[in-house]
Amino acid sequence: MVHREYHKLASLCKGVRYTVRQPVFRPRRMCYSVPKIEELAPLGSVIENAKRAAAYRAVDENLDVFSHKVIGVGSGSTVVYVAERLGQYLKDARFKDYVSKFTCIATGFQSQQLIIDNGLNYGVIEQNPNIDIAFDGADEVDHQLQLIKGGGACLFQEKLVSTSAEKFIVVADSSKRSPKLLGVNWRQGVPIEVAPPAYVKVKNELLSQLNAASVVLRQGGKAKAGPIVTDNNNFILDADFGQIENPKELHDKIKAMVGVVETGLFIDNAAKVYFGNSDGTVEVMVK
Ligand SMILES: O=C[C@H](O)[C@H](O)[C@H](O)COP(=O)(O)O
Repeated sequence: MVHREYHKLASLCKGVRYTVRQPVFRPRRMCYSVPKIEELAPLGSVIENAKRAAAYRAVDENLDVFSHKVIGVGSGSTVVYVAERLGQYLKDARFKDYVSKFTCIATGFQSQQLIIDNGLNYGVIEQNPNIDIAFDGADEVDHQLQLIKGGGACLFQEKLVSTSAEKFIVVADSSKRSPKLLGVNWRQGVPIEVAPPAYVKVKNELLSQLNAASVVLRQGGKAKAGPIVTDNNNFILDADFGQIENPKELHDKIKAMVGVVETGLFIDNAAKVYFGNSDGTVEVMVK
């Protein structure tokens, strides 16, 4: 009987000793569930839709909530959605007990904040050297899943985390996919992290020994006068080698220079790349 009918019945029965009880309406308790990708409201921009689709799919298809314990969370604008998705799993009662015991390893200050802001446990790699799975973005991906990373100056810790992970999953929008080689879409050059006193020596060697077309000490622009200083207190050189036929060989030669901390060439590291398209579809590249 609906509410209105109880009132009607009560007034008809005035003077008669009937007791009409008001029904108790209890709102149904809504449990939080990880939102389904196909039911998400679109974001304000197509590129953000693409990044979110790639990141959410990558987490859903690769994270084993019940057995993974140590999770690497990378840097950049795409991995923001990885941390967001992990935070959604944390809120879901079906997964909470497991996700609340995850230890998340950062690749720099930004990623540390992402972990904390999404309510996840932050841990350090020194105490968790074996990472079950790591997620990160990329600046360019070639046809063999070799990567250029470091556009956001986080490459050293990213490489530390990704090479410490049993499985490394890359998330990106489809503009990061090279038709074949590295250096086609990403024209800024290979990011190279160097110890500050060595930057001139390394720059000269990149030009003279490896025939870089240009080598630029990355500047802070409006945000900082002078060069960018990484989370490890180093500088970044961006070295333009044009299209890179053999990224492994190039990486090895750069890495051998005294003063180089790490290169942004990630070789034989990624297991899968999730490319988000502007229509929200996702393509997966597997080695
Ligand atoms: O140093 C930055 C990292 O390598 C990023 O993962 C990379 O630049 C991709 O960033 P985004 O997801 O913002 O394109």
